[in-house]
Amino acid sequence: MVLVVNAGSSSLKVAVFDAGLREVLAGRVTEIGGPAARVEVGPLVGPRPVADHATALALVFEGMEEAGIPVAALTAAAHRVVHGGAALVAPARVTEGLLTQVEACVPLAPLHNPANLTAIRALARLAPDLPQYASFDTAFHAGMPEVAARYALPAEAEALGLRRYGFHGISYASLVRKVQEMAGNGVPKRLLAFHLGNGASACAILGGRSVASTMGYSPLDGLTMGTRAGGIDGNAVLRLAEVHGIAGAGRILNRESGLLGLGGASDMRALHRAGTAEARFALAHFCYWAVRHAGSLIAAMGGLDAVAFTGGIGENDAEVRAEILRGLRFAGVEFDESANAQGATVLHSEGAGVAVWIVAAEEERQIAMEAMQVQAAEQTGEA
Ligand SMILES: Nc1ncnc2c1ncn2[C@@H]1O[C@H](COP(=O)(O)OP(=O)(O)O)[C@@H](O)[C@H]1O
Ligand SMILES: CC(=O)OP(=O)(O)O
Ligand SMILES: [Mg+2]
Repeated sequence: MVLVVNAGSSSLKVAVFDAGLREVLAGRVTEIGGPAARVEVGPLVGPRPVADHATALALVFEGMEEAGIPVAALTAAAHRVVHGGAALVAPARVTEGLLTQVEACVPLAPLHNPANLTAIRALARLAPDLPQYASFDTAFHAGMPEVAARYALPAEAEALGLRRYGFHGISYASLVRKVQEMAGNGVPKRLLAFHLGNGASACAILGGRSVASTMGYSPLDGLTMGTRAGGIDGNAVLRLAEVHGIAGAGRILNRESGLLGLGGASDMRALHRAGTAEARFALAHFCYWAVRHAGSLIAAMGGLDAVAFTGGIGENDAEVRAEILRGLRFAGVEFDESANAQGATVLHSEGAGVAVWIVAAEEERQIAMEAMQVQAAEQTGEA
């Protein structure tokens, strides 16, 4: 059995898959480090003091044990690592060398990579003999054309690793696999995918491969997000740094902006509930920029054959989907309002030229699959 760990800055999502890739347990620890910390792992459910990710993992193990899945039953642990930089472009076994490379990418993904590293190290302490694997959110985009990946910066800047990497790649890889099943006749040639969660991005997927992402050097660029600003002029960033210092500017851009900065809440459901003018503006901003960026991605693919939505907002928020789909009519999108309101899988109108789907995000399953593939290759290599 494989334990999958998806560590966010303040949450830990886990899942256990058996050898046949059946999910035998799913759980989460939320609001780590906060007063409302909460555990939901097997029968272990309720508020708990959870100071850090190591404590969260210990609770995960406790919940697994109570659910009849002792650590001894695990054959591997597999992690989502958000930033793999230029070097880590395929799932791999966790080694000290790999951890050093992930560490080097911390400045590129300040909200994510530290949490990923903490989880890997804490697990190594709790279960030292368990082989660990990592899947990278950047990997799916590693084949983007150079013209899409490069910033128009001089060579010294490029040498610092300042280029567009793209993120949410584990989710997009899983989405491509599921769309292939849904479409019946292979992946649509020009697929526009939206991963709309706390972090939000869109990706141009041409012939099953990423050719452009709205996210860049870090998961800050592109769409308006829960707490991240999305696209912003570099000179505006410099001005923020001048006034607030570099750390202050980083905090504002990554943690205090986006829906939270505009509308007073980072959570989409909370914005709908609030219904204030600010909240409505934040929602409108989110949808407007999703459409603006989509236009650029459609251009990068030379047109549009299909659209897919995934992530907490993409899968559940009919109002946001409708607003974005209305904005994509110029590209041939025609959708069924009632199918959308019901959250059906197929949203396009009958006879429409562009397919529209909702696809459940299955990052954990994708990570488990990738780890099993690496492990199988290791075993064949050893044989
Ligand atoms: N039923 C729903 N309607 C609208 N938004 C939702 C719904 N369920 C979840 N969301 C939103 O999804 C976002 C979280 O997405 P998720 O993919 O779970 O995030 P994460 O990036 O943390 O994995 C939040 O903004 C949340 O409000
Ligand atoms: C890469 C990224 O933005 O991840 P998340 O959506 O989990 O914050
Ligand atoms: Mg997510």
